[in-house]
Amino acid sequence: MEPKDQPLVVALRIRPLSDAELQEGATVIAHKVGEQVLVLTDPSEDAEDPLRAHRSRERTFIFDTVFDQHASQEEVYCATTQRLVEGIISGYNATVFAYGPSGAGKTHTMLGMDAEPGIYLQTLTDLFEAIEGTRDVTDCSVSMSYFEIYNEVIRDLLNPSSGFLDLREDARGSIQIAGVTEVSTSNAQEIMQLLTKGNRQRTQEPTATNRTSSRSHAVLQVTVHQRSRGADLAEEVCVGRLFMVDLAGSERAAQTQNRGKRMKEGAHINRSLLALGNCINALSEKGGGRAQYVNFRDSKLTRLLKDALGGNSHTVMIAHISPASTCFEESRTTLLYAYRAKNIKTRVKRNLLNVSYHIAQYTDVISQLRGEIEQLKSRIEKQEKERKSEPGLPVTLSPHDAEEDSRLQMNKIRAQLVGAFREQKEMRRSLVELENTTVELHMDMSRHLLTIADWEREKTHLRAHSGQGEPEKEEAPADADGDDGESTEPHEVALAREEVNLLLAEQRKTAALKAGLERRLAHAKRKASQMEQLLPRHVSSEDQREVLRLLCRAHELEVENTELQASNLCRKNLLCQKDFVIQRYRQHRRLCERLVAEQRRRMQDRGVPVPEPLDKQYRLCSQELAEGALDHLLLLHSVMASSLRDGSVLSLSPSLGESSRDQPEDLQDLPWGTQCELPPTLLERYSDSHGSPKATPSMKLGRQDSIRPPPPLHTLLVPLTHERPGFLSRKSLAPTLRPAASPELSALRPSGEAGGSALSTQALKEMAAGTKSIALVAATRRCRAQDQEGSSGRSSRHLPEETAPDPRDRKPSATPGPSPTDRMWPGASPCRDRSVERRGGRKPSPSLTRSTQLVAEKPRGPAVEPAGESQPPAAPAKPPGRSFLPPVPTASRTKPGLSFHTDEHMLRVPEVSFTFPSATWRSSPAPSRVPVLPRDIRGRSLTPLSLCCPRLLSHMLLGFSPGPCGQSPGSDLHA
Ligand SMILES: Nc1ncnc2c1ncn2[C@@H]1O[C@H](COP(=O)(O)OP(=O)(O)OP(=O)(O)O)[C@@H](O)[C@H]1O
Repeated sequence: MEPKDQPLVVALRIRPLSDAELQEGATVIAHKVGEQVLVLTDPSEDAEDPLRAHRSRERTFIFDTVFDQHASQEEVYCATTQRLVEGIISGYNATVFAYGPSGAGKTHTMLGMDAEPGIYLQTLTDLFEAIEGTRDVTDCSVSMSYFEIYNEVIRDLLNPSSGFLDLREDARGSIQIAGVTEVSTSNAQEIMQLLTKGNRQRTQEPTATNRTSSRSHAVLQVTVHQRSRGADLAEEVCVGRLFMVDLAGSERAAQTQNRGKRMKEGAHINRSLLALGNCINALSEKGGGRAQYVNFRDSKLTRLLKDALGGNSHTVMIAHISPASTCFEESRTTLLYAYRAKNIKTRVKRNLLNVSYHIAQYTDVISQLRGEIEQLKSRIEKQEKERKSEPGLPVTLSPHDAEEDSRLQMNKIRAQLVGAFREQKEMRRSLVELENTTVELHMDMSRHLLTIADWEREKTHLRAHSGQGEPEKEEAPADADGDDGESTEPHEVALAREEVNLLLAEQRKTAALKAGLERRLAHAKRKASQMEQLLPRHVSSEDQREVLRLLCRAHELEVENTELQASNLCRKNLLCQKDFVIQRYRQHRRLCERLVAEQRRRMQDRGVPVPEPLDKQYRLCSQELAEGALDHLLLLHSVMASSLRDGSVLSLSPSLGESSRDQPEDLQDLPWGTQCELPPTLLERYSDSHGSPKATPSMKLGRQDSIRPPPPLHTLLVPLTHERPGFLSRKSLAPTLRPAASPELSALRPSGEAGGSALSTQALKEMAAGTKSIALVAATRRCRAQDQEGSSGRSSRHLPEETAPDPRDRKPSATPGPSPTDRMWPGASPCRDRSVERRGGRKPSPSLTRSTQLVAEKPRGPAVEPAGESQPPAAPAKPPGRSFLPPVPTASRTKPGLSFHTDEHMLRVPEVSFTFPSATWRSSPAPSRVPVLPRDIRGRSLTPLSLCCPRLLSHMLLGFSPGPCGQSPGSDLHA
């Protein structure tokens, strides 16, 4: 079923003025106008003040519904939550959360009072009624749990003695509270009794603003499992989850006059609410079309509400405010957040278990095998009985006793074997969950390390400038007072360092858990195999042997099933990482566009004549922007990514094994290996410089049973031409991971290649149109590299990045030579070709081989003959098909073997190969290689050429300093 975009429903409730507020002489400043509008008046603004005379004191906010002090509990419920009930019993997730400052009425709305029950009871009553209506066609079970998040720890309110609980993400990506009490219930009253019991355990304390202030976020989770009662063998189970959250109130420390424990609670509450606010901000920007990374990991609350805010859930937010003039600031902040939350969109999808065809098929086979086992068992028993009842047989014979003994013994061992298999299954599941956590931690770690790396680079840049006394010094804030930047480290960097330490600790914890689990699994496997060896001695009949054989087969299938789920998870995680990279790239691209415009403007302002090569680069850049070529690529990625997520393009076919076996050996490999360690990550760089642990266990290779995390972000950019052996069963992962790691490359393969993700000629042409400018830039670069090779004096092993002139200071030169932009970018230099030569002895990359083969098979068509620099630009020969090379003179020097051409049925696009010489760049001292170039705000060097190359940009976004030839991660770029 297609996921649907749903906007968050945001309602606002204004409570009546409290006695305390009346005593303080507070006036009403929040007024409901119509059904959806709220007007808030600023009491502090002085109408007499001439400076403010023309400013409106009134601010208007529009919400889905606004309730004033006269609204009843029922009205609030009907207008906000009632509509969710139907969705929950159809297998959709739903969340209702009450938000607002302390004492604004959240608990009143959610829990209410006996006479006026709140949303909890009303929702549950309707839910049970609806379930009753479906009893004829479905089997339904409802369970609930009730817990609180207090000071960043989770406590079970139904069983407070169980200690602190952990948040986990299960294999399907939904958040679970490990070890929380789940009570099966059959009616709403029962749940209310449990809630009342649980509420007594909830942390409540009197504060200055509320006599019964809830100091924790309370979460009531209700899960509805529905099993269809069809005649079909394949059962359909849908699971709807409802979260009802009563958040703790935000508060201002000064206003609450809290001290000691209360103050610490307040800090935790505010921290988690701040994290929630940040997520709302980021998500609302996303909803408004601006990409933002949303950090749900900042607090337990946001991790828990991840689905509610940005994932699979119908969500209702009920914001609360007091109408009192004394609460203006809190009300204003709450209204702003709630208003922003209106932009958030979630993607709701029905939670159907066993919907995935291949998994359903395995489950079917397992249940069939189980059925056969039962049949065979009953046949054995029947035979035994018949034999006993046969009149001619002696009643008690010692051989029979022995046989009986052996049978009993076998049954015992068989029961043990089944138990051991089940235990293994559980452990494998837990391992998958742990792997998921590891991957999440890994992603967060990468993000924080990027922040730190950015800052380190910026610091180096500032230091370099302060040392040289360049004009930019004035623009660099850290230099203004001669500060080297240490003391002005931004807050987010300090936070990132803190987070890295926390994440390291969590990684160690997860790794320890995983190691323990792996040991237990290995032990369980040894035990099971001993039993398997023992069993044949007790097998006395062919039927028994058959039973055992089927038992083992069922176990094997279960293992494969888990493996499939794990590979699915892995694929999803890879996609998430790619999305992250793309988000960063988009941000950076916008910055680059601004920089290019600014550079041009300055050059024009100062009357600096633009040298021809640079002008050409500018034109290429504008052409690319105008054509939206990069957007095409991004769109292509999104399309591929979403279809991969939905499994519509690359669903794991039942004949997975065969299809992957059919693939060439190199296609079955994964982008990161089994026999060697992962490439060095940012963490290692961080660890090197900070003396922290060298590498986390998650970076090391796991064992066969474990599912490894995806590679660090930068390795995701390595196309699969740089392959190493896989860690999971290649059979199950190869077809899944390859396209996820490089969807655009996979998509660009001619139809029929690489495992059947065939695309129409039209689609391929459209994609090619999207890439043509990039191809052109690549071709131009290649020509320059050739030129540089040709001119002996200019061939450079070490590019003089440090001495590269600032473009603003550059004088136009009469002598044609390599453009400064070429020198700035190692990938565009002749060194690149040398690096290719160096690798000449190795096996050529499959993509390159494939491209070359394709070119060899067909006439070269539009490929243009090489021409010397001194020759006038030759007009490109008219190709038989449509040429993707526009008639730009530089393109005339494109290497013939890597041209772009197409015919009626086939598009050939050379693949871009991008490898990281990991061993070399790890040890290079980054600061010494910071070139003096135009920079972005973070101090990264930018060139107009680099602006045109998305791969290079992504590369830069990931924080690697371009280094000398052969050492930079990007130096092997060849297109
Ligand atoms: N709509 C309402 N009608 C009548 N009384 C209300 C209403 N909303 C809140 N109140 C009263 O206001 C007081 C504070 O409300 P409540 O405890 O629900 O606030 P809260 O937002 O949950 O605060 P905290 O975050 O500190 O727990 C309570 O005495 C409650 O009965």
